Amino acid sequence: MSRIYESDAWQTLLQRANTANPPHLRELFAADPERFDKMSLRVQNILLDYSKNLIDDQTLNDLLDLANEAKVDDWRRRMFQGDRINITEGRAVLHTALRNRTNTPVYVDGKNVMPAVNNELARIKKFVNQVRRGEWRGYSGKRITDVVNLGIGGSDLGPRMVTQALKPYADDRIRVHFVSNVDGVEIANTLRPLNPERVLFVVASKTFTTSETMTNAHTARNWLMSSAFDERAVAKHFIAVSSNKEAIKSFGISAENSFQMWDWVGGRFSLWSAIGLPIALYLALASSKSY
Ligand SMILES: O=P(O)(O)OC[C@H]1O[C@H](O)[C@H](O)[C@@H](O)[C@@H]1O
Repeated sequence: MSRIYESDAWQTLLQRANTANPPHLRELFAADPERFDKMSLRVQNILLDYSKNLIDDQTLNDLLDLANEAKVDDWRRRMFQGDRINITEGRAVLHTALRNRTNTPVYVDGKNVMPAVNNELARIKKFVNQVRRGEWRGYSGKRITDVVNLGIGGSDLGPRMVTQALKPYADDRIRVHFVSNVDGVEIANTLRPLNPERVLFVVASKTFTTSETMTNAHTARNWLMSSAFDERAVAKHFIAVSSNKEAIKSFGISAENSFQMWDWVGGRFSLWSAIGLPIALYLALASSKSY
């Protein structure tokens, strides 16, 4: 089998989807009082309820056949062992290492990555605590009250979504803003009400070359300079989340103010990595076990 849609299991599902006259969900529930129990899973506080999909036992079996034909088990095993299963980028897909709080070793090219992951999480925690406790101060000695994340795509959407969703759990100590649009109106409107002495910019870019993000980062830097008049202020107001150490340095951000994005995670969507820093700053999770 070369393509999944050429497999027998796919064709079986397709036929059922095309020919079956789908029943109403009410009928499916009436026909099987156990439906919810059978088609839901609960893990701690997370409930996965798939009973409200238009599927019956037969469709579920067909879907499992499809998973078998696609060798999902094997791919999952290869994912956990750090194989380069992201074939377009030639990378491992180890978001699981970032969520691994058990410390079981996770290997990439024969090297256990957990010590590096834990070290970076400890740096993030320390940094977040410093900012939230007011130990980290702006160039004029004032506390940070606003965090502005400058990033786009995967370096923006995850933390933006989580901070929005968990807003009720945030306190007022730190506000968080997200700027991704290259149209200067967005950054201008975001910065207008803010006090440069109290703003921390998080420049989030795996490559540190993305035009939108770098344009906004330079705008932010100029905005800070028009108030601070001293290049040393950059160190107090800019941190980087990236894997491009050279570019971070040329922008003027020191290594100690940079947090690592990993080469063995394709894309940026792992909120458990440094990309989730604005979440930790906003929600104060860094000091709790849930981080
Ligand atoms: O993190 P960066 O290197 O700045 O990339 C940010 C984004 O750039 C582009 O929009 C890509 O299509 C996205 O996949 C990526 O997430």
